[in-house]
Amino acid sequence: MSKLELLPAVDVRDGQAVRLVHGESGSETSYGDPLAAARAWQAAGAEWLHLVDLDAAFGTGDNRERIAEVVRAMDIKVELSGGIRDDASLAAALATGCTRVNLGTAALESPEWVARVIAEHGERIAVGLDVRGTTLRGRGWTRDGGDLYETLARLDAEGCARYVVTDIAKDGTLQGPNLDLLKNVCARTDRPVVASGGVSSLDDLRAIATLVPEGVEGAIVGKALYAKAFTLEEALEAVSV
Ligand SMILES: O=C(O)c1ccccc1NCC(=O)[C@H](O)[C@H](O)COP(=O)(O)O
Repeated sequence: MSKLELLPAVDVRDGQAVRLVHGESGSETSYGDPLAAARAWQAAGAEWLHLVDLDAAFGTGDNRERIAEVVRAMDIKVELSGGIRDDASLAAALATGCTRVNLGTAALESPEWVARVIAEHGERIAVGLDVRGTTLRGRGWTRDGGDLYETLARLDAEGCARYVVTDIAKDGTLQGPNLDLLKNVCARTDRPVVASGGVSSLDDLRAIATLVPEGVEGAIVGKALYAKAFTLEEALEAVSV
């Protein structure tokens, strides 16, 4: 059985590393320089970084230069998310040298474009399935975007390589992950799933790790690390079996 991958998160708003609650604009707590945060996770042993341009996701500008600087400084794999919705933003994201990008809104609003870029870029494209209940949310999680399972079936048929699944009700709340949601998604697809939102403890990570045989490949951890609920070293140790 392979081990659960951990992806510490660096979400960037107005040039700063921040955490949001439920992904809501205006709920930011600032944690300073994103490059310093990314370097700290890399030094602690991370093999992946989950890097989000929140301004691009919300349509309030972008942090492209800052994001590219962070990716350049990393020796580890980077998953890049936020506002990647057309050829220009996709080209800019891929040109940073990130390992893969995570598409959200585009998968809901531009299905033909997404099918094309999945065919062109394969493993470098993941799709973020950000849900409230089983309703997908786009545009920085502010607008409804259709049914989770219908969209999953469509993306599977188009050859999507993996999904990043977020329960928005849990995100940034330290209330624990939505394990039922993860199990239900894994039951409907044979593609790997990255769990996101709500991790609060090492036990949460161990619980997600029990779903590796069902198809959960990784877990994104944000708030818990910034709130010092545990260290990244402890988290990596907890899922190392
Ligand atoms: O990823 C996005 O595109 C995004 C858009 C709008 C709001 C939030 C967004 N991402 C947030 C994250 O990916 C979090 O870093 C991640 O879910 C970690 O959550 P938590 O461990 O609960 O802090």
